[in-house]
Amino acid sequence: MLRIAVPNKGSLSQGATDMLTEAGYRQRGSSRDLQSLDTVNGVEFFYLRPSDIATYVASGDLDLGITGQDLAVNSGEQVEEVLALGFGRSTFRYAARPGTVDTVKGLDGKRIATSFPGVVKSDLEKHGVQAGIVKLAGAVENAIALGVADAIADVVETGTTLKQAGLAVFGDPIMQSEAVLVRKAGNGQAPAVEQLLRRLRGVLVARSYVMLAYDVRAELLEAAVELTPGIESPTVSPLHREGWVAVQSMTERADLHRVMDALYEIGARGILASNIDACRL
Ligand SMILES: Nc1ncnc2c1ncn2[C@@H]1O[C@H](COP(=O)(O)OP(=O)(O)OP(=O)(O)O)[C@@H](O)[C@H]1O
Ligand SMILES: O=P(O)(O)OC[C@H]1O[C@H](OP(=O)(O)OP(=O)(O)O)[C@H](O)[C@@H]1O
Ligand SMILES: [Mg+2]
Repeated sequence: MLRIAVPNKGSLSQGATDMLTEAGYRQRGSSRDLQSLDTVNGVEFFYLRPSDIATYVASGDLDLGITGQDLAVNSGEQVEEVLALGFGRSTFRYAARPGTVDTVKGLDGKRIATSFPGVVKSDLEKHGVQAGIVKLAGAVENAIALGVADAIADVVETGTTLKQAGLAVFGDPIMQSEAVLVRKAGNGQAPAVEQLLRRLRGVLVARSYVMLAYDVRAELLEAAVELTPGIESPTVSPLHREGWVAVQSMTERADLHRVMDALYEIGARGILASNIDACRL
């Protein structure tokens, strides 16, 4: 039985549950359930605080976990990334009141409030800066107004929270993060993990690609295929109408409308895009 840690609440929780559900795994029925069993797939899910997940995985008590790259780094635990999951993206940055601290060097001798002391400590060491770290559980943007700190280091997604607190970012982003699947460092890939990975990769592909189908005159096929090379190679079938072929090809969603316009311009017709519900490549 594979044992997997899933964030029980917070920014990564819904994204993790959605992804596992799309991959065909049965998830918990209520947000109060802290464990659930998927007997069909032989997987047991444990719903844990995302900041604790690396600890359970590094100890070997759980086989895999979904957490944030920033949380994994912050934990200092010996886990390694198996797959980036494409959700829960954020940037981790320094911020302060404009006109106070505005460079990383300027943090020397100052107090920095953060929920990610591990990440901040190693970044300060990298810059050769000595500063005090004030560890807070959340709402760190308040720390400056309340006099507990001179600067903060926190997750920035849209920047709304910083703006409302009258703070401005400075320095380069400390790190970028997204949700990742992690395992204990040095652990090989168990066969049961291979199936999970195939399924999760299938979800990533199904989310980022569409199936594009169109008809085109046979002599224009090469030009059309250049626009829609697909992942391996497009499927080309003859049409009843002489001199025409039908093409099917997986196309990146982000590029879809540009490709559809270009296909139309070279003479393709009946251009249809459809979602992919699931796939194994
Ligand atoms: N807007 C966001 N705020 C906080 N974390 C975010 C955001 N967007 C993505 N994340 C990522 O989510 C993870 C933090 O999740 P976590 O559940 O610990 O905090 P949270 O979403 O702030 O929840 P809580 O309310 O319990 O503090 C990190 O990996 C972080 O990079
Ligand atoms: O850039 P934004 O889109 O505003 O998002 C970033 C904010 O969201 C998170 O806080 P959260 O709401 O999780 O509260 P917390 O500080 O108590 O964790 C994070 O800690 C920032 O404060
Ligand atoms: Mg938070």
